[in-house]
Amino acid sequence: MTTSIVVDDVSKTFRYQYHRTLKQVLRPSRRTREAADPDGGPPTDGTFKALDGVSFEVQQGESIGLMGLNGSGKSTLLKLVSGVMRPDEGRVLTRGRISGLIATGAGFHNELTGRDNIYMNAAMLGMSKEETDAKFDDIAAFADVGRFLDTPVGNYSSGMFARLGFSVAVHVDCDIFIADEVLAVGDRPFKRKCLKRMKEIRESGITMFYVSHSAGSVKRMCDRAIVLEKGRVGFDGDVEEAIKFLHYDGEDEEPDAEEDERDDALANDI
Ligand SMILES: Nc1ncnc2c1ncn2[C@@H]1O[C@H](COP(=O)(O)OP(=O)(O)OP(=O)(O)O)[C@@H](O)[C@H]1O
Repeated sequence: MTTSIVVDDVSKTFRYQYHRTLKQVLRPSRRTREAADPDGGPPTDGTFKALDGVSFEVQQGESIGLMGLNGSGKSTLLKLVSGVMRPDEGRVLTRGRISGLIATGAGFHNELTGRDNIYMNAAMLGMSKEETDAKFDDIAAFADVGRFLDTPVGNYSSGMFARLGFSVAVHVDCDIFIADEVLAVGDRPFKRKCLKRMKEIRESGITMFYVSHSAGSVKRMCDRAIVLEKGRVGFDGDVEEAIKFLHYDGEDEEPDAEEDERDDALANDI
Protein backbone atom coordinates (compact mmCIF):
# COMPACT_ATOMS: atom_id res chain seq x y z
CA MET A 1 0.00 0.00 0.00
CA THR A 2 1.20 3.51 -0.80
CA THR A 3 0.97 6.21 1.81
CA SER A 4 -0.85 9.24 0.47
CA ILE A 5 -0.90 11.70 3.40
CA VAL A 6 1.18 11.84 6.57
CA VAL A 7 0.21 14.30 9.29
CA ASP A 8 2.80 14.04 12.01
CA ASP A 9 2.28 15.78 15.37
CA VAL A 10 0.95 18.91 13.72
CA SER A 11 -0.01 22.07 15.60
CA LYS A 12 -1.27 25.41 14.34
CA THR A 13 -1.62 28.48 16.50
CA PHE A 14 -3.64 31.56 15.62
CA ARG A 15 -3.76 34.98 17.18
CA TYR A 16 -7.08 36.43 18.26
CA GLN A 17 -7.64 39.55 16.24
CA TYR A 18 -9.27 42.25 18.31
CA HIS A 19 -9.93 45.72 17.19
CA ARG A 20 -9.18 48.07 20.02
CA THR A 21 -9.11 51.81 20.19
CA LEU A 22 -5.80 53.55 20.87
CA LYS A 23 -7.12 54.43 24.35
CA GLN A 24 -7.88 50.75 25.06
CA VAL A 25 -4.39 49.73 23.91
CA LEU A 26 -2.66 52.35 26.04
CA ARG A 27 -4.87 52.05 29.14
CA PRO A 28 -6.68 48.71 29.02
CA SER A 29 -9.61 48.54 31.40
CA ARG A 30 -10.42 45.31 33.24
CA ARG A 31 -13.19 44.63 30.72
CA THR A 32 -10.82 45.00 27.76
CA ARG A 33 -8.25 42.72 29.42
CA GLU A 34 -10.89 40.10 30.09
CA ALA A 35 -12.05 40.32 26.50
CA ALA A 36 -8.66 38.87 25.56
CA ASP A 37 -10.23 35.51 26.40
CA PRO A 38 -13.56 34.97 24.61
CA ASP A 39 -14.43 32.14 27.02
CA GLY A 40 -14.38 34.67 29.81
CA GLY A 41 -11.40 33.00 31.51
CA PRO A 42 -8.29 34.71 32.70
CA PRO A 43 -6.51 36.93 30.18
CA THR A 44 -4.41 34.93 27.72
CA ASP A 45 -1.46 35.85 25.55
CA GLY A 46 -3.94 36.38 22.71
CA THR A 47 -3.18 33.11 20.93
CA PHE A 48 -4.88 29.73 20.76
CA LYS A 49 -4.14 26.39 19.19
CA ALA A 50 -6.55 25.57 16.38
CA LEU A 51 -4.71 22.24 15.93
CA ASP A 52 -2.82 20.53 18.70
CA GLY A 53 -0.59 17.51 18.14
CA VAL A 54 -2.63 15.99 15.29
CA SER A 55 -1.23 12.79 13.79
CA PHE A 56 -2.60 10.27 11.29
CA GLU A 57 -1.72 8.57 8.01
CA VAL A 58 -3.90 8.02 4.96
CA GLN A 59 -3.25 5.32 2.36
CA GLN A 60 -3.73 5.95 -1.37
CA GLY A 61 -7.36 5.36 -2.31
CA GLU A 62 -8.77 5.76 1.19
CA SER A 63 -11.75 8.04 1.57
CA ILE A 64 -11.64 9.94 4.84
CA GLY A 65 -14.52 11.87 6.36
CA LEU A 66 -13.31 14.70 8.55
CA MET A 67 -15.91 15.55 11.17
CA GLY A 68 -16.19 17.66 14.29
CA LEU A 69 -18.12 20.52 15.82
CA ASN A 70 -17.83 24.08 14.53
CA GLY A 71 -14.40 25.50 15.19
CA SER A 72 -12.78 22.12 15.92
CA GLY A 73 -10.10 22.73 13.27
CA LYS A 74 -11.34 20.83 10.19
CA SER A 75 -10.81 23.59 7.63
CA THR A 76 -7.46 24.48 9.15
CA LEU A 77 -6.37 20.86 8.79
CA LEU A 78 -7.50 20.78 5.16
CA LYS A 79 -5.54 23.96 4.47
CA LEU A 80 -2.42 22.32 5.90
CA VAL A 81 -2.94 19.13 3.88
CA SER A 82 -3.53 21.12 0.69
CA GLY A 83 -0.46 23.25 1.34
CA VAL A 84 -2.34 26.56 1.51
CA MET A 85 -1.02 26.95 5.07
CA ARG A 86 2.03 25.62 6.92
CA PRO A 87 1.99 24.02 10.36
CA ASP A 88 3.81 25.78 13.21
CA GLU A 89 4.93 22.43 14.58
CA GLY A 90 5.08 18.95 13.09
CA ARG A 91 4.99 18.06 9.41
CA VAL A 92 2.54 17.30 6.65
CA LEU A 93 3.62 15.10 3.74
CA THR A 94 1.49 14.42 0.68
CA ARG A 95 2.09 12.29 -2.40
CA GLY A 96 1.05 13.47 -5.86
CA ARG A 97 -1.16 16.20 -7.23
CA ILE A 98 -3.85 17.69 -5.01
CA SER A 99 -7.11 19.10 -6.22
CA GLY A 100 -10.33 20.04 -4.54
CA LEU A 101 -12.43 22.77 -3.19
CA ILE A 102 -11.37 24.48 -0.03
CA ALA A 103 -12.65 28.01 -0.20
CA THR A 104 -15.32 28.40 -2.81
CA GLY A 105 -14.09 30.65 -5.56
CA ALA A 106 -10.70 31.17 -3.91
CA GLY A 107 -8.32 32.65 -6.43
CA PHE A 108 -11.09 33.90 -8.72
CA HIS A 109 -10.73 37.34 -10.23
CA ASN A 110 -13.95 39.30 -10.20
CA GLU A 111 -13.19 41.35 -13.27
CA LEU A 112 -12.38 38.30 -15.44
CA THR A 113 -15.05 36.20 -17.14
CA GLY A 114 -16.02 32.69 -16.09
CA ARG A 115 -14.12 31.37 -19.11
CA ASP A 116 -10.88 33.18 -18.18
CA ASN A 117 -11.25 32.17 -14.55
CA ILE A 118 -11.57 28.51 -15.54
CA TYR A 119 -8.20 28.73 -17.32
CA MET A 120 -6.61 30.58 -14.42
CA ASN A 121 -8.02 28.32 -11.73
CA ALA A 122 -7.00 25.23 -13.69
CA ALA A 123 -3.46 26.60 -14.04
CA MET A 124 -3.34 27.21 -10.28
CA LEU A 125 -4.29 23.56 -9.76
CA GLY A 126 -1.43 22.47 -12.02
CA MET A 127 -3.19 22.00 -15.37
CA SER A 128 -1.47 23.03 -18.59
CA LYS A 129 -3.32 25.15 -21.19
CA GLU A 130 -3.59 22.11 -23.50
CA GLU A 131 -5.08 20.00 -20.69
CA THR A 132 -7.62 22.73 -19.92
CA ASP A 133 -8.43 23.16 -23.63
CA ALA A 134 -9.20 19.45 -23.83
CA LYS A 135 -11.43 19.50 -20.76
CA PHE A 136 -12.95 22.95 -21.19
CA ASP A 137 -16.29 21.82 -22.58
CA ASP A 138 -16.77 19.29 -19.78
CA ILE A 139 -15.85 21.88 -17.16
CA ALA A 140 -18.25 24.46 -18.63
CA ALA A 141 -21.04 21.88 -18.96
CA PHE A 142 -20.59 20.77 -15.35
CA ALA A 143 -20.63 24.37 -14.06
CA ASP A 144 -23.70 25.03 -16.20
CA VAL A 145 -23.68 28.80 -15.77
CA GLY A 146 -25.10 29.29 -19.28
CA ARG A 147 -24.51 32.62 -20.96
CA PHE A 148 -22.82 33.93 -17.82
CA LEU A 149 -19.69 31.99 -18.87
CA ASP A 150 -18.54 35.04 -20.80
CA THR A 151 -19.41 37.65 -18.20
CA PRO A 152 -17.24 38.77 -15.26
CA VAL A 153 -17.57 36.46 -12.25
CA GLY A 154 -17.98 39.53 -10.05
CA ASN A 155 -21.61 39.50 -11.20
CA TYR A 156 -22.17 35.83 -10.33
CA SER A 157 -24.38 34.66 -7.50
CA SER A 158 -22.57 32.80 -4.72
CA GLY A 159 -23.99 29.50 -6.03
CA MET A 160 -22.66 30.17 -9.53
CA PHE A 161 -19.27 30.99 -8.06
CA ALA A 162 -19.28 27.66 -6.24
CA ARG A 163 -20.29 25.76 -9.38
CA LEU A 164 -17.42 27.16 -11.38
CA GLY A 165 -14.84 26.44 -8.65
CA PHE A 166 -16.07 22.92 -8.03
CA SER A 167 -16.30 22.20 -11.71
CA VAL A 168 -12.65 23.02 -12.31
CA ALA A 169 -11.56 21.09 -9.22
CA VAL A 170 -13.31 17.85 -10.18
CA HIS A 171 -11.80 17.87 -13.67
CA VAL A 172 -8.17 18.00 -12.53
CA ASP A 173 -6.30 14.69 -12.75
CA CYS A 174 -5.19 14.34 -9.17
CA ASP A 175 -4.02 11.84 -6.56
CA ILE A 176 -5.70 13.52 -3.59
CA PHE A 177 -9.09 15.23 -3.71
CA ILE A 178 -10.06 17.58 -0.91
CA ALA A 179 -13.61 18.78 -0.40
CA ASP A 180 -14.81 21.09 2.32
CA GLU A 181 -18.56 21.22 2.92
CA VAL A 182 -19.56 20.45 -0.66
CA LEU A 183 -23.15 20.00 0.40
CA ALA A 184 -23.24 23.50 1.83
CA VAL A 185 -23.03 25.10 -1.62
CA GLY A 186 -25.14 24.97 -4.72
CA ASP A 187 -28.75 24.02 -5.24
CA ARG A 188 -30.14 20.49 -5.01
CA PRO A 189 -29.46 19.38 -8.61
CA PHE A 190 -25.92 20.69 -8.36
CA LYS A 191 -25.34 18.98 -5.01
CA ARG A 192 -26.52 15.73 -6.56
CA LYS A 193 -24.12 16.20 -9.46
CA CYS A 194 -21.25 16.94 -7.04
CA LEU A 195 -21.92 13.85 -4.94
CA LYS A 196 -22.12 11.69 -8.04
CA ARG A 197 -18.81 13.06 -9.32
CA MET A 198 -17.18 12.60 -5.90
CA LYS A 199 -18.34 9.00 -5.88
CA GLU A 200 -16.65 8.49 -9.26
CA ILE A 201 -13.48 10.15 -7.93
CA ARG A 202 -13.53 7.88 -4.92
CA GLU A 203 -14.06 4.76 -7.02
CA SER A 204 -11.16 5.68 -9.29
CA GLY A 205 -8.70 5.14 -6.45
CA ILE A 206 -8.03 8.79 -5.68
CA THR A 207 -7.50 9.57 -2.00
CA MET A 208 -10.42 11.62 -0.75
CA PHE A 209 -10.50 13.94 2.21
CA TYR A 210 -14.04 15.11 2.80
CA VAL A 211 -15.29 17.52 5.45
CA SER A 212 -18.94 17.30 6.31
CA HIS A 213 -21.38 17.71 9.17
CA SER A 214 -23.74 15.35 7.40
CA ALA A 215 -23.50 11.87 8.90
CA GLY A 216 -25.45 10.47 5.95
CA SER A 217 -23.07 11.65 3.26
CA VAL A 218 -19.95 10.66 5.24
CA LYS A 219 -21.45 7.18 5.68
CA ARG A 220 -21.93 6.81 1.94
CA MET A 221 -18.80 8.58 0.82
CA CYS A 222 -16.12 7.44 3.26
CA ASP A 223 -14.56 4.28 4.60
CA ARG A 224 -12.95 5.93 7.60
CA ALA A 225 -13.64 9.03 9.67
CA ILE A 226 -11.51 11.31 11.78
CA VAL A 227 -13.28 13.40 14.41
CA LEU A 228 -11.57 16.55 15.63
CA GLU A 229 -12.31 17.87 19.08
CA LYS A 230 -10.93 21.30 19.92
CA GLY A 231 -8.00 20.79 17.58
CA ARG A 232 -7.16 17.24 18.66
CA VAL A 233 -8.00 13.87 17.13
CA GLY A 234 -10.89 12.64 19.26
CA PHE A 235 -11.62 9.59 17.14
CA ASP A 236 -10.07 7.89 14.10
CA GLY A 237 -11.62 4.78 12.62
CA ASP A 238 -14.91 3.25 11.55
CA VAL A 239 -17.47 5.77 10.19
CA GLU A 240 -20.43 4.41 12.19
CA GLU A 241 -18.37 4.55 15.37
CA ALA A 242 -17.28 8.09 14.55
CA ILE A 243 -20.90 9.18 14.18
CA LYS A 244 -21.79 7.55 17.50
CA PHE A 245 -18.82 9.28 19.07
CA LEU A 246 -19.97 12.64 17.76
CA HIS A 247 -23.55 12.22 18.90
CA TYR A 248 -22.42 11.14 22.31
CA ASP A 249 -20.07 14.06 22.84
CA GLY A 250 -21.96 16.78 21.07
CA GLU A 251 -25.25 16.66 22.95
CA ASP A 252 -26.10 20.25 22.13
CA GLU A 253 -24.86 20.04 18.56
CA GLU A 254 -26.71 16.99 17.27
CA PRO A 255 -26.68 17.22 13.49
CA ASP A 256 -29.91 18.65 12.17
CA ALA A 257 -31.99 15.51 11.72
CA GLU A 258 -34.05 16.99 8.92
CA GLU A 259 -31.02 18.15 6.99
CA ASP A 260 -29.38 14.79 7.53
CA GLU A 261 -32.43 13.06 6.12
CA ARG A 262 -32.37 15.31 3.06
CA ASP A 263 -28.66 14.60 2.51
CA ASP A 264 -29.30 10.90 3.05
CA ALA A 265 -31.98 11.01 0.38
CA LEU A 266 -29.64 12.84 -1.99
CA ALA A 267 -26.80 10.40 -1.38
CA ASN A 268 -29.20 7.49 -1.88
CA ASP A 269 -30.30 8.95 -5.18
CA ILE A 270 -26.85 8.65 -6.73
N1 LIG B 1 -6.73 32.72 9.88
C1 LIG B 1 -7.22 32.59 11.11
N2 LIG B 1 -6.92 33.49 12.08
C2 LIG B 1 -7.40 33.35 13.32
N3 LIG B 1 -8.20 32.32 13.72
C3 LIG B 1 -8.52 31.41 12.81
C4 LIG B 1 -8.06 31.49 11.46
N4 LIG B 1 -8.55 30.41 10.79
C5 LIG B 1 -9.28 29.71 11.68
N5 LIG B 1 -9.26 30.29 12.88
C6 LIG B 1 -9.89 29.80 14.10
O1 LIG B 1 -9.45 28.46 14.29
C7 LIG B 1 -10.49 27.66 14.84
C8 LIG B 1 -10.72 26.47 13.94
O2 LIG B 1 -11.29 26.96 12.73
P1 LIG B 1 -11.68 26.00 11.52
O3 LIG B 1 -12.23 26.88 10.44
O4 LIG B 1 -10.52 25.14 11.19
O5 LIG B 1 -12.83 25.13 12.19
P2 LIG B 1 -13.87 24.11 11.50
O6 LIG B 1 -13.81 22.86 12.29
O7 LIG B 1 -13.59 24.03 10.04
O8 LIG B 1 -15.22 24.88 11.77
P3 LIG B 1 -16.65 24.85 10.97
O9 LIG B 1 -17.28 23.52 11.21
O10 LIG B 1 -17.39 25.94 11.66
O11 LIG B 1 -16.35 25.16 9.54
C9 LIG B 1 -11.71 28.58 14.98
O12 LIG B 1 -11.78 29.01 16.31
C10 LIG B 1 -11.41 29.74 14.03
O13 LIG B 1 -11.98 30.93 14.52
